[in-house]
Amino acid sequence: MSTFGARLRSAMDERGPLCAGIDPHAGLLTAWGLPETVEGLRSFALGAAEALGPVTAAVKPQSAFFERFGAAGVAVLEETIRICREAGALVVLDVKRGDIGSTAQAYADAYLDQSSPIAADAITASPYLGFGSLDPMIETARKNDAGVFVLALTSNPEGPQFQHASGADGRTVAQTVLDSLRDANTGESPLGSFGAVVGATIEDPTVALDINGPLLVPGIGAQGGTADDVRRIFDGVLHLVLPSSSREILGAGPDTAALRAAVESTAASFAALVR
Ligand SMILES: O=c1ccn([C@@H]2O[C@H](COP(=O)(O)O)[C@@H](O)[C@H]2O)c(=O)[nH]1
Repeated sequence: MSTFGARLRSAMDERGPLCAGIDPHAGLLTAWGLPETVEGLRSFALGAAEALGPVTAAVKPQSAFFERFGAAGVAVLEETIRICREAGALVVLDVKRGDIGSTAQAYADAYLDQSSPIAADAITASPYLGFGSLDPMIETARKNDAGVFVLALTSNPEGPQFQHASGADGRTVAQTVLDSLRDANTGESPLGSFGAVVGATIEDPTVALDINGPLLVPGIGAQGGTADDVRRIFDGVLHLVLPSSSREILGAGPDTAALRAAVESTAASFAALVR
């Protein structure tokens, strides 16, 4: 198997640069005519996976919306991941894990070791125990041709309080994360496997985003981010950008054709930025 970065590069080039989120919000279950039960969750998530998996470069299930139904919800998450991967989409599992190294290894074993029942192509990780605490995830990802997306400049308004703070060397926390990712991606071609999460809603894009790895960009659509924002914030690194949109695309469902049309038009608007 090729590296996660190489697989993602091919998928973005072939299917268009878009990650479609699967976030089974209570309001979306209702909008799709489904009950707020684990059966409703299963119909929603599997319907979304079958519609989106064959047409999007990447799919990003949000673990929280599955976990809220307990073990039965996690079983639906495993099924969702399997369907998306079998359909050819890369699965970025949004779990935002981070802990001391020994526990980080257990998270890596759960989500990145490809023999695990809940393995994904990549996960999201939180660096707030120090970037080095993520080493077990980075090393397990390397061994398994998987990837890790680390929070750098998140799309929520509270993020700058921590992410813009400066350390002893004068770099912001966000820049330290980005620099560490660039180091992890050294020598990788066509794209490293270690990405950053940078929102389409950030107000101060004065960071070096050239990490030779993917930039997962949430905040599109429901949070107000647009293709114009992406063009402005990511000028010079647009080839690294993997825009991510959940509610706006899912709002087109449950009809499969409508979901795919939403994916196609969103992906086309971002593909136009890199031409
Ligand atoms: O900075 C971040 C990091 C992660 N997210 C997640 O992405 C989706 C966004 O959903 P939308 O419906 O497209 O707003 C959601 O799962 C978040 O947890 C983010 O928004 N910002």
